Amino acid sequence: MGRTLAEKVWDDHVVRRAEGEPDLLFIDLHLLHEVTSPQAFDGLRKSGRKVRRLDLTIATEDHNTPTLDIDKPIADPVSRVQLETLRKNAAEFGVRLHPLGDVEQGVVHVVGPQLGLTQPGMTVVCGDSHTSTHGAFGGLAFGIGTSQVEHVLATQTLPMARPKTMAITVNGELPDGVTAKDLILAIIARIGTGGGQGYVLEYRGPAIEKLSMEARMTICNMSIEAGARAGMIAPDQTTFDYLEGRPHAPKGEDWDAAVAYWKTLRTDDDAEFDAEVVIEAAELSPFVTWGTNPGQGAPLSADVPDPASYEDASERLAAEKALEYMGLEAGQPLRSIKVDTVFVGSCTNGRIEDLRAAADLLKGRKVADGVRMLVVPGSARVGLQAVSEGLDVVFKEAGAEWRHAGCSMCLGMNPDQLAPGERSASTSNRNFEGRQGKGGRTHLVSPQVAAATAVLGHLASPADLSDAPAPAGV
Ligand SMILES: CC(C)[C@H](C(=O)O)[C@@H](O)C(=O)O
Ligand code: SF4
Repeated sequence: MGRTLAEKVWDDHVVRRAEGEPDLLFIDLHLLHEVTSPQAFDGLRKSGRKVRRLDLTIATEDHNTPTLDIDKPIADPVSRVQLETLRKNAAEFGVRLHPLGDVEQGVVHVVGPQLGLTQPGMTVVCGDSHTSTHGAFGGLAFGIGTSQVEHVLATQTLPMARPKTMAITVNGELPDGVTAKDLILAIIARIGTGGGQGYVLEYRGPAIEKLSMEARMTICNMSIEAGARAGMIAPDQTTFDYLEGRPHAPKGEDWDAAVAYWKTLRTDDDAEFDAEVVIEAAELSPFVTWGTNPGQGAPLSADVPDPASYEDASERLAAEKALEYMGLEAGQPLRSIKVDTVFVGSCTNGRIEDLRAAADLLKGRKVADGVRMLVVPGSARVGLQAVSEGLDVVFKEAGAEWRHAGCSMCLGMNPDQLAPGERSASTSNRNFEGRQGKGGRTHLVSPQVAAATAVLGHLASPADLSDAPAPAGV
């Protein structure tokens, strides 16, 4: 019987297999950041070990980094300690680190792909749940805990139980104005935040094949929000074109050999998945969340759901609680929800294509009075690219704040936070209670919806902008 893409990559990395035990996998790339690495390095230090494969290990600073005044000492004491600890550990163990201010600094899941470190067929791990992002290149990418980080640092291997496989087949083509973010939010709403539990998801089908690498990363990034172990997409010409010429991509003959291998990384026609979900792309429209988990979402054209409409008692209770926290009424049109803040950024939607999409809509328009908009590139490189295209000027002229790279307002580990009761439209991936600051209320949206929302002051799609008052100064 044929094998799925996940099974092929898995089998190529098993260094030890024994009955009744998890497989021991070789790890091709280990990414580190300041939040989940300190105890792992402490563990190494205590046991007198070294980092086994420095050539496969790379660190960057992202969660605790400020996005303003980055040349000044870090004001927040917790963040300062966190970053200084990573710097000390990297220096002591000889790990390559891209710190704040470095041109390759940025959110770890933006940095790996852009350097060409993330490649098809690889096993990639990081002490971070959104490591699933890297599966967009056709590898197995897992978020791991701090004790596993220590294990990988010490041995470059990881014991893992073989996951089940689920195909998410997306037929047709995404309609105009419908993005990868809308698609993944719709998938999570459909299968639920636990729907992917125990599975590696393989996104496939015509609608997926047409997507850019940035869009594929957005989708794989949020696999974890469906509870999945990982998400992946078979590599194809789009993948190879993205990788070719990047600093760590193979060169010359090695490139040709790599591409020949990568082309074998497709699910065989006679392979069987443990589960399959089929989505018709043509039925999708811009999608937003109304609740406090990424599965509590609906088309923007819908109303806030009535908790009473849920048959399942726990879903009903979750919806009731969510509406209370979010300060929303059942039946209220989603488009009527006013926001205070708009955040464009994160490892979900902080890539150049996302910034271009938001800038396209903001050009010649203004952010609504009373709305604060933050645009935060996913990495310093994305920031430079955006500046070279003049996007920063577009954002600033529209009244948005243009910041330095980092996780920023995706989560409240740095100064970019919502105040209690404040409401955001955010291109990030989690809308949990307090995620963007204590008492903050988050609606997950695409960059396009974020930009339209910033202009109109309420949740809106680009199509709504044609009804907007004439842009000032145009
Ligand atoms: C801080 C880190 C461990 C965490 C994660 O694992 O994902 C963060 O990146 C997040 O997005 O919540
Ligand atoms: S941008 Fe957000 S989701 Fe991504 S790693 Fe940072 S905190 Fe986690």
